[in-house]
Amino acid sequence: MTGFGARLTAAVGARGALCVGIDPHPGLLDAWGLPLGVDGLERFAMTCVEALAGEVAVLKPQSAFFEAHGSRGVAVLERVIAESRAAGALVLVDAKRGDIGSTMAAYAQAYLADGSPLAGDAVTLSPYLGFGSLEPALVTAEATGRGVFVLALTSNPEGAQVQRAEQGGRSVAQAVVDAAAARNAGAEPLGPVGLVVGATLAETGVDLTGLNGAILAPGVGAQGAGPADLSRLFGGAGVVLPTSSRDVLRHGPDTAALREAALRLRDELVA
Ligand SMILES: O=C(O)c1cc(=O)[nH]c(=O)n1[C@@H]1O[C@H](COP(=O)(O)O)[C@@H](O)[C@H]1O
Repeated sequence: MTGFGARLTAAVGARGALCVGIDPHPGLLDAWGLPLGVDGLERFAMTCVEALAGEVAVLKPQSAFFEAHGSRGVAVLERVIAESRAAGALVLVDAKRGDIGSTMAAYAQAYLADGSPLAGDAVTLSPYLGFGSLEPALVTAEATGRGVFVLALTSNPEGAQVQRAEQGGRSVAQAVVDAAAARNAGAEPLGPVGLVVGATLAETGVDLTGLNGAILAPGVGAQGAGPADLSRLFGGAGVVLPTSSRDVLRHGPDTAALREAALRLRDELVA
């Protein structure tokens, strides 16, 4: 079985370092001329899959926008996961789960176990019930060749209140980085535990050099971050995966325009 670190490295090598978020905001459905119900959601999401899944390394459906439509919305998310993977993209399900260990085992089953319809290639996790509470997800990811992206420093300004707090001279974010690094130690070419570090930050204030895992960098485009921020924050760091949602999605519903917007962004970021 090929681990997530190797699969992500291969995907980025073949398709370039870009993740596009599938965030079906009601405002975007409206701008695309779609009805605001589950039919509009499905047409929006499947247009994204058709335009992007054959081209970009990683697609990141934002679970909240699917859950907002109840079980029929979740069924659309399942279809997005299956069809994106079939077209060759890795799927990072953005669900930001985190709970006590015994409940975390059920989330691990949902998002990381073979055969689950909600399992893509990776899932976003919140470590704020303690990094150790994520253990069932880490074990399942390792066993199934999947990955996790753990929130370290989020792109929103409110995150600093918790993430920059210090404990024994070390920030909470640095403790998350260190726990992820310990988990990834020795893995080749990269371990399965990635981190989320916002591209919008003035500075990271953490040492990422020993991570040996991927960094997902949200905030590109709609939240104001651009290529210069990525090199400023992460220059020299290993595999950095910038992610953008609204700034790409606003180019739909035309599939060619949507695809071109994603590829243009990818090329700008590489340059
Ligand atoms: O985990 C994430 O993807 C994430 C972490 C973070 O710190 N900030 C952040 O914006 N995100 C997600 O990334 C997407 C950003 O969307 P845009 O601002 O439209 O590019 C949303 O789905 C957010 O939930």
